Amino acid sequence: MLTLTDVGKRYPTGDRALTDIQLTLPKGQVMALIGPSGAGKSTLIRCVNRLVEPTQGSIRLEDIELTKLSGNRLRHARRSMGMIFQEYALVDRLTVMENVLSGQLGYVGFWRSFLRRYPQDAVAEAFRLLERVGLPHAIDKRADALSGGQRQRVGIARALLQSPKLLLVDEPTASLDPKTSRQIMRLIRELCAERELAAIINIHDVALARQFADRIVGLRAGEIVFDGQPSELTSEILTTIYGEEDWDTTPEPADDEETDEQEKEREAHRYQSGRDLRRLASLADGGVR
Ligand SMILES: Nc1ncnc2c1ncn2[C@@H]1O[C@H](COP(=O)(O)OP(=O)(O)OP(=O)(O)O)[C@@H](O)[C@H]1O
Repeated sequence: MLTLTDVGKRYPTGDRALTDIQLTLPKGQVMALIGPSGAGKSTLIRCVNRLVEPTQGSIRLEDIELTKLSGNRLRHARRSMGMIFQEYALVDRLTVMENVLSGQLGYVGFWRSFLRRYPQDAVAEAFRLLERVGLPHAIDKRADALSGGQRQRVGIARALLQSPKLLLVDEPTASLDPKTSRQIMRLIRELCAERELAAIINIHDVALARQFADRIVGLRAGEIVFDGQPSELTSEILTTIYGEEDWDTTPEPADDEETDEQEKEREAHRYQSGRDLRRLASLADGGVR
């Protein structure tokens, strides 16, 4: 569903960030993009949604050639690509719900978004998504009152609100502790499976990539030097991607299965969501507050 052919990027500074990238991503596949700092991971993700202009090659999303689009057609195509950011990119002074609804930007138009008037079905879907990402109890909280993991859950719900076909995920766990990182990766993986969403996840943590991706692509100096299954990522290949290191002493990640207590807590949150939903029912009238 996403095909990159001969994609290259040279920045105006002369830095060659990508060379001859060939990549085909089928529907529903979760692909981790790994590689050392400066390898071109962010550039690749940003070329796909045209935040960065590729200087060479073709990028097709289904039957649309993305590199040729501009104006309204580009805006329209971008709606089918949800972006999840490292630093969450939430508006701190807005509530969780308002932040999620801002995922409708590009659908409802600037002034309606500015005045915080969203269609009723978008509000209803935002409620559903916040429930799904485990935040029904936090709908009316300000974004700056949330933990890092919760902020990332809001970012995920916001990306999903635009019903994307593809998720572009840039270092989703960079600011999170190891356990929360795994929970966030698990959530992204589950959501991709539920919605048959393809995802490209730029990630530094190789253990997380191995555990949660269907496929791993290794970039080095702007070129793909590995493309295979997590089980094929040997120490030799890691050395090809990152350079010499004693990979075999990398510790196994700790088990973080949910305890009964955590499960009960989640149940309680879910129950409480009914109250939150009623309190916030006025949202459905078209005004967020
Ligand atoms: N805006 C820019 N202008 C000029 N050069 C850039 C720009 N952005 C990135 N580069 C260069 O392009 C190359 C790839 O950078 P990129 O940020 O894509 O790598 P990365 O793999 O995402 O790195 P990191 O893991 O540190 O985020 C680097 O040499 C970088 O210096």
